[in-house]
Formats: sequence, C-alpha cells, structure tokens
Amino acid sequence: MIGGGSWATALAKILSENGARVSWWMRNKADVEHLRSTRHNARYLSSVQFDLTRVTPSTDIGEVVKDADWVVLAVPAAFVKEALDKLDRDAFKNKRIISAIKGMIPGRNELVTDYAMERFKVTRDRVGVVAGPCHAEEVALEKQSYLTIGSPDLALAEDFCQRLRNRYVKAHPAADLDGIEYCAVMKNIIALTAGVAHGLGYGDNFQAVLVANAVQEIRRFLYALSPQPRDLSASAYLGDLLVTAYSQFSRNRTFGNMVGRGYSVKSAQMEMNMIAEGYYAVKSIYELNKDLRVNMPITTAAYHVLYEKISPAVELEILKEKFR
Ligand SMILES: NC(=O)C1=CN([C@@H]2O[C@H](COP(=O)(O)OP(=O)(O)OC[C@H]3O[C@@H](n4cnc5c(N)ncnc54)[C@H](OP(=O)(O)O)[C@@H]3O)[C@@H](O)[C@H]2O)C=CC1
Ligand SMILES: O=C(CO)COP(=O)(O)O
Repeated sequence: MIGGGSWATALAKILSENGARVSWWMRNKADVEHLRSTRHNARYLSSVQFDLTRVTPSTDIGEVVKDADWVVLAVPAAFVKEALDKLDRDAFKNKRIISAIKGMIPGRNELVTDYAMERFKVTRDRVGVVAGPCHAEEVALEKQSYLTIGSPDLALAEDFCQRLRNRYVKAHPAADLDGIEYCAVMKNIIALTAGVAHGLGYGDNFQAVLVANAVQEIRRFLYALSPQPRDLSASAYLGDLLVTAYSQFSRNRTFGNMVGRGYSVKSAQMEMNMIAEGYYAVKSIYELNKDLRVNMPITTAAYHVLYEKISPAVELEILKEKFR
C-alpha cells in the first residue's frame, strides 16, 4: 500500500481484515511509529484499528514494494512521481499494479496507470484501478459500499475483487480501464463546481441540472478520447459522480464550497487539510482538451475560477445560460 491518507487507510483495513499481509508505505516516520505503537493511523480514519501481525508500516518504499505481489497506489496524483521516485525502473517487475488514485499526473496530464506503465515498464494486462462511489469515511464506519475494479484483464480484476469483498463491500470487475479512470478524474471537477455553486447560494434544483449536464460533458470527453460502448449509468461512472457531488464527506465539494464562499484557492487548500484532486484535474483535463476541442463548459468554468482568478459568480452566470 503506497500512501498514508484516508483512502490508503480504508483499503489497508479492507485488505488486511480479509487476511492479506499489507506492507504499507507512509512518508512520515512519526506516522509509522504511531501506527506501530497504537495500531491506529494518527491523522486519517484514526478510529480504525489494525492487526499488526498483518500490517507492516514503513517509510522505506523499496522494502515495502520488494516482496509484494500487488502494489496499490493511493497517494494523491500530484505526489505520485515524488513518492515513487526512489524506486528502480524494474521495481514493479512481475507485480500487479492497482491505482486507487482518482487524479492525473500534473504537468504530464497523464493517467496514473499510464504513468506507472511507462515509468516501470509494466504491461497493460498487469494494471487496474479501484473505482466506484466509496468514501473512506464510510468504509471506516463499515457502511455498505460498492467498488469496481477496472482492468483490461478481467481475471486480474476479479482476483482483486475477491480480496476486497466482505460483509460491507461488494466488488465487481469491469474491462473499461481508461473510461473508468478518466471518469473518476472528471467527477472531481464536477463535484468541485457543485461545491462552488452551493457556496454561492445555488440550490438543489441547480445542482441536479449541473450533474445532468456533467454526465453529457463526461460522455462527450470520453467519446473523444476513448470511443467504445460503455454504460455511463453504472456505479463506477454515475455512482461515483453522485457520491462526490452530494456527499458531506466529499473533499472536492468541500473545497469548491469554500471557493464559492469567497476563500482564495490557497486558503481553501490550507483549511482543508486533505487533498481535493479536482483542483489538479481541472488543469490537466482543460489542457488535454486544447487538442480535443470537446465542448466542456463545466471544466472551462472551473478552470477560469481556479487558474485565471475569474469570479465564481461570473463563471456560474455564464454556465447557467449554457445548461439545458
Ligand atoms: N478519501 C476517499 O474517500 C477516496 C479517495 N480516493 C483517492 O485516493 C487518493 C488519495 O486521496 P486521500 O487518501 O483521500 O487523501 P487525503 O486527503 O486523505 O490525504 C492526503 C495524503 O496526501 C499526502 N500529502 C499531502 N501533501 C503531500 C506532499 N506535498 N507530498 C506527498 N504527499 C503529500 C498526505 O500525507 P501527510 O499526511 O503526510 O501530509 C496524505 O497521505 C486520491 O486520488 C483520491 O481521489 C479515491 C476514493 C475514495
Ligand atoms: O472518490 C471519492 C468517492 O468515491 C472521493 O471523493 P472526494 O475526493 O471528493 O472526497
């Protein structure tokens, strides 16, 4: 498990409680020591107690990865390069790589699985993603949740599903790696914009129209990038969009809400203490779309607000006229 935040903690709980031995990389020594001495992650889902006969935390990423059959990437996308920097190019040889990250590598505007495949010479049949509407906080509370494992290799996806299924987690395999991964990135932009609208005083009626228009925006973008039949009403796509746009736990919605209420981007980020992937995703998707030229009014509005300092109220007025 690579990453010490909420999602890494939730996945480490599910996997270890199912009997997996989890070597767990965190960047801070103090967090490793805290987990070793108290059996809890200090700052994320700190109510979850770990069985230390199955969970071994470390700050040494090479050691963590060395004997693993599966590598689960769960750091925010912006820190993936830095986190994996110390690993040799063949560190993932003969391993299967699962990205639980719903973001893109900033600057490269690349999906995390694409980055991992290129950097570590991993073939496409050895990668997958964890997707679906699932907040880490609800995993900690053992609330009924659904995950989708996307991979071109359905046997790999099913294998990982089996490691996740338990009393409160259902998991399903799916073949559409790119569509699922891009949608997981884009729903963060929508949730962030929903938060901005809420912060400005827009209500549920507007949010419903925003989300409906977002489905069309996501469909157009996915069709331009990866045209293949896919059912966007499935929970890995629409379900994830809904939970992020509506949930009290959503980092992206919370961040957007602060921006809508007048916080600067910097102060919203500082106040949050967690990472809203949508902030980075907006830039990557906006830049990718310079070539694709898909009609993406929501992404464009979010980009203008976050990166061009255009007033959220002005951008929402423009967006309002574009929605049907
Ligand atoms: N949380 C959730 O419910 C879900 C999250 N995801 C995805 O999981 C991924 C991880 O997010 P999540 O676990 O929520 O993150 P959190 O916001 O819970 O935690 C942030 C993590 O990022 C680390 N971090 C912060 N700044 C830096 C930095 N400069 N360099 C390196 N690491 C840094 C933090 O480390 P430190 O504490 O040491 O600062 C911490 O481990 C994201 O892609 C997210 O979209 C997917 C599904 C559900
Ligand atoms: O992807 C998520 C739930 O499925 C988490 O979304 P947030 O980052 O908005 O909290």
